[in-house]
Amino acid sequence: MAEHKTPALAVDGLSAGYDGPDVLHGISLTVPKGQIVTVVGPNGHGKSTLLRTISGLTRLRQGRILAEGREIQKLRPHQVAAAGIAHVPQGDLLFPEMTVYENLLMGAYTTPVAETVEKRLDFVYGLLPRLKERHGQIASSLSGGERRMVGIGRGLMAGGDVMMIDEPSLGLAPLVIEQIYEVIGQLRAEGRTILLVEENPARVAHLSDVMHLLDDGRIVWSGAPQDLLEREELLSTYLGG
Ligand SMILES: Nc1ncnc2c1ncn2[C@@H]1O[C@H](COP(=O)(O)OP(=O)(O)OP(=O)(O)O)[C@@H](O)[C@H]1O
Repeated sequence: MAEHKTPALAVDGLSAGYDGPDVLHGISLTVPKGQIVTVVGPNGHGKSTLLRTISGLTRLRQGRILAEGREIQKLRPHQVAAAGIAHVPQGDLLFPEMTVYENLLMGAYTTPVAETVEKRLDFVYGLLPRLKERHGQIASSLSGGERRMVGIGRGLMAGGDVMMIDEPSLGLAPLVIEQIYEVIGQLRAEGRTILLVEENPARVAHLSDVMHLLDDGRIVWSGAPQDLLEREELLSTYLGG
C-alpha cells in the first residue's frame, strides 16, 4: 500500500541554524513519490532554511534526512544533488551573462551523459516553450517570470527524483504567478515529486497533496490543503489572513 512505501524524501527530527540558536526545531515530514508537499508560513520563520539544510547548504545540528530511505544528512551539496534532490532556490540565482541554454545546462552538471542531458533539455523546452524561443538570450535580459522559468528548468535539468522549489511566486505579478503555478501543475500531472515552499497557502492549495504550516521553526499544523484554508483561526494567527 502507498503509505508503507519508502518516501522519496523524509526529514526526521531536523534541527538547524546559522551562527546563533536553532532556526529549525525538530522538523519531521515526508514527501511520498508523485506528491506535492508544501510548506507554508510567514517569511523569516525557516522555510528556506529547511530546503537549504536538506541540500547540505546549511548545517544540520540534529536529525536525519533520507532520500529513498538512504541517509543523506552528511553529504555535501553536490552529493545531495547527485542523490536525486534538486533545489530551485529562492530568487533566480541565474548566471546573468550566460544564455538561457547555458544556464539550463548548468543544472545538469552532475550528469555526464550527453544523450541524457539532451533528453532533459527536450523535456524542459517542451514544458517551457518560451525558453526554447529564447534559448540564446542572456539571462539578465529576461523578464522576472522568464527568469523564474529558467530556474525551474535548471532544476529539472538535474534530473532528480525530488524537486525542492523555494517560493517561486516571490516578486512576480499575479498573472505571472499563475503561469508559474500552471507549470508546477503540469509537473504534478506528470507525477513529479515536489517539496514546495510558499508563503500564501491559497496560491498552492489546489496543487498540494499535503500542507505543513511552519511557524517560528516548528511545524504547527499538517493536513489536507482544503482543511487549512477552512481553518480561519490558523490563517489569522499564523498568516495574518
Ligand atoms: N545566512 C544566514 N545567516 C544567519 N541567519 C540567517 C541566514 N539565512 C537566514 N537566516 C535567519 O534564519 C531565519 C529563517 O530564515 P528563512 O530564510 O529560512 O525563512 P523563510 O521562512 O524562508 O523566509 P523568507 O521567505 O523571507 O526567506 C531568519 O531569522 C533569518 O534571519
